[in-house]
Amino acid sequence: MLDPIMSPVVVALDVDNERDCIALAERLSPKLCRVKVGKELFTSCGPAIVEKLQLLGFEVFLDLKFHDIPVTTAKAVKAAADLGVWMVNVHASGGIRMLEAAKESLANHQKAPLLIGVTVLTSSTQEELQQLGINRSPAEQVLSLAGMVKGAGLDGVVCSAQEASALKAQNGDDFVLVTPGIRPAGSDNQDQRRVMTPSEAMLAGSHYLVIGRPITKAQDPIAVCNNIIASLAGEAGVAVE
Ligand SMILES: O=c1ccn([C@@H]2O[C@H](COP(=O)(O)O)[C@@H](O)[C@H]2O)c(=O)[nH]1
Repeated sequence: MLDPIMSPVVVALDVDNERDCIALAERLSPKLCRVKVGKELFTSCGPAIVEKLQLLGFEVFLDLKFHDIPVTTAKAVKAAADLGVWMVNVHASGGIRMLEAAKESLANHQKAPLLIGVTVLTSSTQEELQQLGINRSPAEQVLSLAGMVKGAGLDGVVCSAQEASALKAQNGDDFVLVTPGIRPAGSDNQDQRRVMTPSEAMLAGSHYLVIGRPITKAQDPIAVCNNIIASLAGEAGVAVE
């Protein structure tokens, strides 16, 4: 119901130049995954990279995590929508007025992207939240921010898959859960802290799995991507295509 293509995989194209980005994208298939353009790629290549990926047939998640005063955030979200992206996000901690302004900016858009609120970064730990003056567990903070995101009318949240089942219980099946911090069994967590395997994440209720380095830094990125998708069919009952 959420998906014109069945695959939940969104590959994070975290590279710093068009050549590497397109070389990677040309080896992936828009039938098997979507792609994510984040701060590194967008800052290096600009909005043109979004169009180039769309011309290859990919739906694009523009992961710029807007966080600013309401009017600036709203205008940035509208500019992202005008690029024709499939999904765009803002930081939930920008507050309710910022979230409502972002939502309102898409009100008259013909084909509005999914608008998603970033809760607590998947690299963050309880200790780091405490250092920011937040005396809650990551899960408690995620649930609290998600309630605000839903109240402002956004489509869902970025969270860790570790919070997915609680979020699903809190917000229902249609509230979109986008989960980075995905690590196939045995792979390095790198700077991620709240992680799950692809199958665990799907079983916990994730809708979309954002996966970067385990695919993009692999010797054979396409084989890893295909193996992840095959593992979802085998272990989590998610059939792609
Ligand atoms: O909480 C968040 C929000 C966004 N990200 C982004 O997802 C990818 C993850 O890449 P990996 O290489 O698989 O770690 C990356 O682009 C982040 O900017 C996130 O990780 N956590």
